[in-house]
Formats: sequence, structure tokens, C-alpha cells
Amino acid sequence: MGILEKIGDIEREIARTQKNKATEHHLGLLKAKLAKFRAELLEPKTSGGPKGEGFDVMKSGDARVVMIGFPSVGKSTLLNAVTNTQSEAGAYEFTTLTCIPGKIEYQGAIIQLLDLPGIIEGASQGKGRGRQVIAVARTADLVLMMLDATKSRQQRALLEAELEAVGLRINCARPNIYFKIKKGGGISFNKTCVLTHLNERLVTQILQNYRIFNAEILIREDCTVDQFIDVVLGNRKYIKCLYCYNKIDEITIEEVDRLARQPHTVVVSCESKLNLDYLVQQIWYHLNLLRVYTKKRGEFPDFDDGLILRNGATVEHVCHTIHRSLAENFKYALVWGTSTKHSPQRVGLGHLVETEDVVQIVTK
Ligand SMILES: Nc1nc2c(ncn2[C@@H]2O[C@H](COP(=O)(O)OP(=O)(O)OP(=O)(O)O)[C@@H](O)[C@H]2O)c(=O)[nH]1
Ligand SMILES: [K+]
Ligand SMILES: [Mg+2]
Repeated sequence: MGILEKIGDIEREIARTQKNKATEHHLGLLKAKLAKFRAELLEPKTSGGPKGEGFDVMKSGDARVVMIGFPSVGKSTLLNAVTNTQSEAGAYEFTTLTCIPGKIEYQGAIIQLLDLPGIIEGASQGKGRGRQVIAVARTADLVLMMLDATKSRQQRALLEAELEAVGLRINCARPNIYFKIKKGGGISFNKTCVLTHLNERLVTQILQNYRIFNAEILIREDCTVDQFIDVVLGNRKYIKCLYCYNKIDEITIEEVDRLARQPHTVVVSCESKLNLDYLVQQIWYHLNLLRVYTKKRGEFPDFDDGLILRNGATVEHVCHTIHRSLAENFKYALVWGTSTKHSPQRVGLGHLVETEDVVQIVTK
């Protein structure tokens, strides 16, 4: 039996099993099996098969945004509208066949925007060029899910399911579970809160499924079976997603209003160039980038040339961005801005910077 059939079998069994307390355990084990087969499906083929030509585009700029969507939702039209790259757009499906990079410059940051072929249902199982497309999505700092506002609401759930199936977890945090495989000692199970989905027996059996007999587990939040499996498999990618409904020129104002009120959602018309500025602003906002300025002793800060950093960046990151060896010769830094109690404040390498901070590095 092929792996896809095995997956199908388990999915059918899960579907026909009633969800209640009595079957919870059985369902948990089925889910563990399912996740294992899905993981096998994702394993890269060992023989170096032909690479998707045009799909492995170099990362460039400060962040990467990847457009994912069904065919003809207007991905290429968007690329053409907000970057200076031209990607062919057309009224027929699968106009775009490769990965086409564009560049957005905003707030001093350079954001790489990737246009990709449309994906279809079943993409995660290898239909169309889905696997390749989704592999690119894994490299993104932000997924821009392109949706057609004139089409059924179901498209969003379908796309989400495709991304889920390849281990992408969108707009959620990594489960708060400590998990470490050990050489011996059996399963050590601990929790810091009440668990309503998991217990020691179920956890042990799920781990047996993966042939893990020695491990340390500390569960710090009320996780589901799926969340626990995610942590065991370990190859999950937790990624932000911004939903973009295109073609609002074709729907009623009431519909537009309804769509726009959903979380992490922007409504646009790429063809009529409606709301595109707001979209770029929201892309920037969702990327969580921050900009700091540097200053030399006795000089004014250079406000024309900020450094773009990721959220959570420290003074050490600032050093690395300026020069590779700067952190080694670091003595202290002076920081002006919202990250400090008073300005300037003398701080160490571990100090978290905030956007619009001014940083002066003092070396030994
Ligand atoms: N009414 C309307 N049509 C649009 C809008 N944006 C794009 N289109 C049309 O939608 C069709 C598909 O646009 P594309 O940009 O090729 O879509 P795509 O998602 O890149 O499609 P594939 O590359 O085939 O997956 C074209 O006929 C566009 O003219 C819009 O805002 N409003
Ligand atoms: K198209
Ligand atoms: Mg296209």
C-alpha cells in the first residue's frame, strides 16, 4: 500500500470515529500515525531529482514575503503594482510557472516579495507544483495569502489546510512544551498546569509510535494532541500570515466591510490600485521589523541611513549588522530611545533595542 493510501485510510478512520471521551485516546494515536506518514511524505527525495527550475531564488533584502494562492487570484498583478518587477498576468490559470522576485522599499527596509504559481487543492500531496511552491513558503518571514474576494469563503480554509499539511503553522506560537530525547531513563513526564487533552499514558504511547522510549517532557500549557505531535516531530515552522482579499472592485461595499474586519486581513484591488499603500504598511507591520539609527561619538545620528533589524534584536545584533568584529571589541553602548529608562542609557550587548532607538557603540 502506498503512503498516500495509508494516509487516506487513517483520515477516513478519523472522520468516521465519533469524538468523545471514550475515543479520545484512540483518536490521539491515529493522529500520531497520520503525522508520521505525512512527515515521510515531506522527506526530501534522496536521489537528487530535478530541481524546480526558477524556484530557488536567492534571499535578498531585509525580509521575505511569499505570495500563496489559488490560480488567477491576482498574485502577479499585485507584484506588478507594488514592485518594479513585471510578472506576466493573464485571465487564464497557471499564467505564472516559476518563482519571480520583486522588491518593495518601505521605511528604509527592502522587502523581497515572491510571486509563485497558483496552487491547487492537494498541493501538499504533490499535485501540480504544489510541493515546490509550499517549500518556498517555508522560507518566508511572512506568508501573504492571496484570496479572490469574489470566490467562496472556503478557499481560505482549503489553503490553510494545505499549509498545515506540510508543517506550516500560521499565526500561532510554538506550543510551550519542553521536549528532549534522552539516551536512557525512560519517559519522564511533568506538567505545570491542568491538561484536558493529554495525559502521561497517551504521551507515552504517542512517543512509542515514533520509537521514542527515553525522553524528558515538561508541558507548560494545556496543549492538544496535535500541538504535542508538532513538538515531537520538531520540523514545524511557525510563521505569520497576512490575508489579502483581492478584486474588491467586483463585490458590494457591505461584503468589503465584512472581509476587512477579519483579523490579519487587508482588502485590495490590484487592478484598480485600491488600498495598496495600506497593504504595504500592513506587510511591514506584520514583519515586525524595527529600525535603529547609529551615531558616532560627538556627531549627530545618521537619520538617513537606519539599520533594519528583526523584532527581538539586541545591541549585539546591531553590532553584527554594522561590522562582523564589532561585538568582540565591544565595551558598552549608549542608547537613546524608548527601550531605555533614561537617555542615554549605558547598556550591554544583551539590551533589547526598540524601533527608532539611537545607538552609539563604544569599543575597547
Ligand atoms: N476585477 C479584478 N480583476 C483582477 C484584479 N487583479 C487581477 N485581476 C485579474 O485576474 C486575472 C488573474 O490575474 P493574475 O495576476 O494573472 O493572477 P495570478 O494569481 O498571478 O494567476 P496565476 O499566475 O495563473 O496563478 C487577470 O485577468 C487580472 O486582470 C482586481 O483587482 N480586480
Ligand atoms: K492568471
Ligand atoms: Mg501569476
